This record gives sequence, C-alpha cells and structure tokens, in this order.
Amino acid sequence: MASDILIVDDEHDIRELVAGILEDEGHGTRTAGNSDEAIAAVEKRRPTMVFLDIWLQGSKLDGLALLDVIKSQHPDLPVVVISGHGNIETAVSAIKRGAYDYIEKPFKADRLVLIAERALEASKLRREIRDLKERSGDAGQLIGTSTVMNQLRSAVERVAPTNSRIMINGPSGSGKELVARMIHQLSGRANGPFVALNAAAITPERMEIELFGTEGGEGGRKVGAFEEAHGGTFYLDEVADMPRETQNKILRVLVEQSFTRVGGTTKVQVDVRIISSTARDLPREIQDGRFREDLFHRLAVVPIRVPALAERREDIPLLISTFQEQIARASGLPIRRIGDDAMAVLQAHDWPGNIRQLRNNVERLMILTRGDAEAVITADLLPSEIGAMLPALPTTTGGEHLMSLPLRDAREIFEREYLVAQINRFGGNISRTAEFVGMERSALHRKLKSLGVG
Ligand SMILES: Nc1ncnc2c1ncn2[C@@H]1O[C@H](COP(=O)(O)OP(=O)(O)OP(=O)(O)O)[C@@H](O)[C@H]1O
Repeated sequence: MASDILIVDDEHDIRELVAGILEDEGHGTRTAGNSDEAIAAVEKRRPTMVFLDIWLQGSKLDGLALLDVIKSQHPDLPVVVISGHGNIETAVSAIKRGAYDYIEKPFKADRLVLIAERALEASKLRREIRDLKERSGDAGQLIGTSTVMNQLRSAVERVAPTNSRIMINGPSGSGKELVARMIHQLSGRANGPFVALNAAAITPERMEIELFGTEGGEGGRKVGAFEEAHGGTFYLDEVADMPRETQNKILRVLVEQSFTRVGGTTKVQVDVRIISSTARDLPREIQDGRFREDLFHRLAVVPIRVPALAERREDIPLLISTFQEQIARASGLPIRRIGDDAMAVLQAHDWPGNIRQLRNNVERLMILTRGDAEAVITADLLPSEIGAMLPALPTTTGGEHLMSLPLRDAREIFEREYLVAQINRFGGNISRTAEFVGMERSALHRKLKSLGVG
C-alpha cells in the first residue's frame, strides 16, 4: 500500500469515520486514541502522514504537545491537525509549530481526502528534491579539511552576509557554483531565488534575451535572469565569455540598477546580488582588450579564489568517501573499499577536471564493480588516463602499483623490467645492452645477478 496514514483522535467514531473515508480512496490507515498509543504507533513504523486531533481528551499529552514530539522525531512527516469549530487560533499555532495544514470539524469527506492527498504530494516532492540535490552533488557542503579549504570556508562565511558583489576565480569543476550557492544560502537573501546563467553556454545572439528577457515580439514575453533573480542572487558563470556588447549592457544595469527588456521600453527595477565567476585570468583578458576593466571592478568587489583539486590532494580520501556515500544513497550501488595502491594513484593524479572529474570517476568505479560483492578498488581498475602521467609498471608486480611502494622496492622493480626489456631488445647480447644502457659489462652482470635476472 502506498500510504500509511495514522489517525489520532480521542473519539472512536471520528477515528473510524476518517479511516473509512481514506480507505475508500485506497489509503492504508492506522488509528490511535491517545498520545501514548500515537507515539507507540509512530515508533513501530514511521507513517506517511498523520491526522491529529488537537483536543485529545484523557490523554497524557494534548494535540499540540504531541505534535512537538512527532516533529522533533520526524521533521519531514506531514501532520494535519483536526480542530474543533471555532478553534482556529489553536490550529494556526499548530501550523506555526510545523503542522502541514488543519481541517475544521465538521468536515466534508471531499475536503479530508483533498487535504490528505495534498499533504502526501508535498511530502513526496520534498523528498524528491532532496534526492535530486544529492544526486546532482549539490548537498550544499564544501567538503575538505585542508588549510586551503578551511580558508575558503571562512572567506565564504565572512562575505556571505555583506551583500557585496563577488567574483569567484578557479578552474573548471573546482566548485565555483557550489561556493556561490553557499554564499546565497548564508546570506539575508537565502529565501529569495538563486538564478544561475552560464555565459559560455549561450550564443551571443541569445545572451541579452536570457539576461533581460523580452517584451512582446513574436516570442511573446519572457522573463530574463535578472528579473527572475529579484530579491535573490544572480550567479553569472564564465563572465569572460560574454560578448563586449553584453558587457556594456551589464555595466549599465549595475550603474543604473535597472534595465529594459529586449524590444521593450519599460524600466525594470531589480534588487539583485551578483556573484560572477571565471576560470580565466581576467587581468589578462583585460590587458588583451577582451574584458572591460570598469566592469571587472564593479563585479569583483570581493574576489574569492577556489583552489584546484591538485592544491589540496589531502582532501581526496574524504571527498571519495563522501561521494561514495552520496552515490550509494541515490543509486543503491554498494560502497567499496579503495585499495592503498588505487588511493596512491588517485591522490597523485593532477585532476584537470577537478572535483567534477573525481566524482565522475568514483561513480564509474562503483558501477564497474557493481556485480562483485567482495570487490576492492585496485589501481588496475582505474581508467588509463588517471595513472598515465605516473610511472607505472606492469603486471609482473602482482597487480601492485608502483605508486604504493617505497622507492627502494619501486626502483628494483623498475630496474629489473627495464633491463630485461633491453636485453630482449638486443637479442640477449649483454655487451650491446651494456653499451646502450651506459654500464660496464661486468657491472651489468653484477646488477642482473642482484636482481635475480638470468
Ligand atoms: N568542496 C566540495 N565538496 C563537495 N563537493 C564539491 C566541492 N566542490 C565541488 N563539488 C562538487 O563538484 C561538482 C562541480 O562543482 P561546480 O559545478 O560548483 O564547479 P564549477 O567550478 O562551478 O565548474 P564550472 O567551472 O565547470 O562551472 C559539483 O557536483 C559540486 O557539488
């Protein structure tokens, strides 16, 4: 059964009536006649929603106190309060304490069903949004305990409440948008919208429509990003990719605090905080005449730099385990242990695609090992480009990666592989091999002996 609705009322007839109406609509129901029974029922299994009588007579807790208990244990569980006629004030105070809605006695069956369905729908949507956020990696947390990460976090906390314009600089996939979202969330505008626009993904012709919207014309009316972000934050990604003409127009908006829609004459006043970002070297773009210096100064009131992943390799194990947990929750894939050799390679890699690339690789590895219950992620499971820039040695090492060995052992493996390959190349001729590798013949013999070759 899809829903499991708990009905709490001291009157037996009301309990049965409500349960009957809901069951006729295909819902599952349970009932409780007092606060103890209700708490026990919730404990036994979390219901999908609760109808709660506000005047619970002969019960240890009244309806409001019981609501507090339920909400403290299950903040997301929708509770609809049943209030007696003329008891609206209590019902309103229940809503302030977290109830989803109230229904007044006497009620019609239709209304009861409608409220139940709305509450269930709202709770389902809330759950879906949470899942989506997790899946998109937008758990809203900057993960990492490295010094650069701690500095970034404290910069975010410092600038968030100030309302100043911020320019975020950092390589692709390093977390610029996440930083912008955190600033928004920690600001006084948190309840307003966060609107993101990627200047690199929009053609110059579309740019102004996307930014300012249109008025009339054949496409009809369209609200632009600036207008949509009113009362909130506007995140302009890859500002350096904006055509000069658009740069001029944005500058004008910043100076005049208003704009006109494309094809229109109305002055639109907006209250928007702008956070912009770029992966490019903006001073350089300015020097080369591609970016307006005055616009730069207006946008970059506070500069924030997001470090590349290669600058904080010590965060990689924590990032990997957090991503594994997020992916496991969203997709049901099992969490894997990462072998020492694989971790050594993952930490040594340069990650040009930064956190996004790391996360994609974690997901790929979890999918790859999905069928095997005991699987451990070892270096040989990593895609070749991840280890490509590192000295790697083949299969003879029993699957161990060179990066997981101390220098002495790694050197020995390398020397052996290298010399065997050279000797083979010279058809077993030691003199020619010695000449090529730059050793005395006798020294080469000693070396081969110590390595156990030949
Ligand atoms: N410190 C972090 N902790 C956890 N997840 C992070 C962190 N930084 C980035 N991410 C995740 O990495 C992914 C890429 O981040 P984001 O989109 O913010 O990067 P970006 O710098 O804006 O990229 P681009 O320049 O390509 O727009 C997102 O899924 C984001 O949630």
